[in-house]
Amino acid sequence: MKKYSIVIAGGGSTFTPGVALMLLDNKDRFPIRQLKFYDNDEKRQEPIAKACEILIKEKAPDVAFSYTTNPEEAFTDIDFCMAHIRVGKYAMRELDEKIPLKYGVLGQETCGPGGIAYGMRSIGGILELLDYMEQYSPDAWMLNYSNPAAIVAEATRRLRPDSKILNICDMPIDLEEKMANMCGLKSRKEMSVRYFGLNHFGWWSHIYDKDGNDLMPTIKKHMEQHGFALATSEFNQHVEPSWNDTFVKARDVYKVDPEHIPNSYLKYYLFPDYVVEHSNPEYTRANEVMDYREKNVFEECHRIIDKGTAEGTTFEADAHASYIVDLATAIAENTKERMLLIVPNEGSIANFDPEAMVEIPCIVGKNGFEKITIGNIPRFQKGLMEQQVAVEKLVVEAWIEGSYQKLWQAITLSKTVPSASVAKQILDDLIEANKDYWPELK
Ligand SMILES: NC(=O)c1ccc[n+]([C@@H]2O[C@H](COP(=O)([O-])OP(=O)(O)OC[C@H]3O[C@@H](n4cnc5c(N)ncnc54)[C@H](O)[C@@H]3O)[C@@H](O)[C@H]2O)c1
Ligand SMILES: O=P(O)(O)OC[C@H]1O[C@H](O[C@H]2[C@H](O)[C@@H](O)[C@@H](O)O[C@@H]2CO)[C@H](O)[C@@H](O)[C@@H]1O
Ligand SMILES: [Mn+2]
Repeated sequence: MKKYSIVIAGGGSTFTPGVALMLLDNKDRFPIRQLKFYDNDEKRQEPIAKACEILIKEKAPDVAFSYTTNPEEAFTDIDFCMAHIRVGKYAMRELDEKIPLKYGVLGQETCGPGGIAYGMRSIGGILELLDYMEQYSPDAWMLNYSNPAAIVAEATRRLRPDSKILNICDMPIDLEEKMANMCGLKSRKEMSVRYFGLNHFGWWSHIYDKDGNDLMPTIKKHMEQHGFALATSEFNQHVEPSWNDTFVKARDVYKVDPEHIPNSYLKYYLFPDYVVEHSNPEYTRANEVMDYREKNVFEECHRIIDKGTAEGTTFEADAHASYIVDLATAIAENTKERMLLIVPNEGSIANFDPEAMVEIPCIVGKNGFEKITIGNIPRFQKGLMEQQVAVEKLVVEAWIEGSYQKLWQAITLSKTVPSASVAKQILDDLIEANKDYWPELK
């Protein structure tokens, strides 16, 4: 079996130890010879890298490990780039969330004006990674998790149409684990699903077990009573209050269309007033992440570094990581696994824009993906998706053209924003906050 060389871009990410662990735990199905971390912030990456160096030496001394901020070193001799960068880091996420809230509009990492602002920062960062990969390892694949995945995917479709990038999301994975649990199954891998939508904006239409039995009635009963709450995922990561609220609120989201199971992110589009009422403009999810996940990850890194051993580490391979390893294995070993990817529609959803980037099941193998045909989607979903895909396309056009007008239109069109005047106030604040990251808008 061939052994692979991988670079994790965004080495300083809070998710890096989980991905590294998952790679080590799965060496039998996805053999690795080399693992590198790359980040453009040396100080941020160093503790994560030093702790992982110790962990890798103990768990897999045969894997060559290194970390760098030099793109040539990072991207030379690699088969895969696993990308999870956050351009602007949590400091900018906090502003993405807090600026809209000043104007009574929800503040969220990937939805509404916050997601648009983040998209305007991410596009350049991802294109830069793709260009490094193309220059130093042109045959490599990029598995991209960096958000907002919908906008990043549209930008790469427009600007790097021939690049070997697969854009993916793990929210459906976590929710499928919960649905498997509702049905008394051990894992989502015992289910076969049909799903359609945009990233963070989709629905399950059919869910079967391995024998083709319909699981939707059981899942619907649970959703009607509890949403995604009271169903556990093997990956019990979401312990903070805001995630619990999202899983409970899915009950109301489900009731808007009881024929389908909604992605939990639809809460932000269908109940934005509720979200604003339940937000604290002084303490948003970014603060929660800094106080919990970021603090815990870096404390654990320093503990490992100080002790010189990773024995008894609290780091664990998580859902986020499992999907990325599944995807890499599908490409490396041509497994033809069925997975949800964010891909050009091109007729898969028959009554939807062929040039939209949609999230649908695909068969993944050595030569990339083949899409599963969805057919026609219902009017409710189609209407919502047309509005949202127009927002995403306007953001990318605004970035390409440096157009203030188009970005104003994008924010105005978002279902989370009440009027063009509110959109303009938010935009003007976001421009000021993002002056080090966005192209100049005219
Ligand atoms: N697609 C999904 O379902 C999914 C799930 C979880 C997280 N994510 C995404 O993963 C990313 C990381 O999340 P996090 O909370 O760990 O963030 P984080 O801030 O802890 O880590 C991001 C890292 O990216 C680095 N970085 C920023 N710009 C860079 C650039 N241009 N080149 C190289 N490195 C750069 C930062 O220095 C930082 O170390 C985010 O984009 C997040 O939205 C996606
Ligand atoms: O607010 P955050 O930073 O905790 O999470 C935002 C991300 O949420 C989703 O990813 C989850 C994933 O669903 C779960 O299984 C586990 O791996 O944690 C992830 C992060 O909490 C979403 O899909 C991402 O796009 C968001 O960035
Ligand atoms: Mn996601």
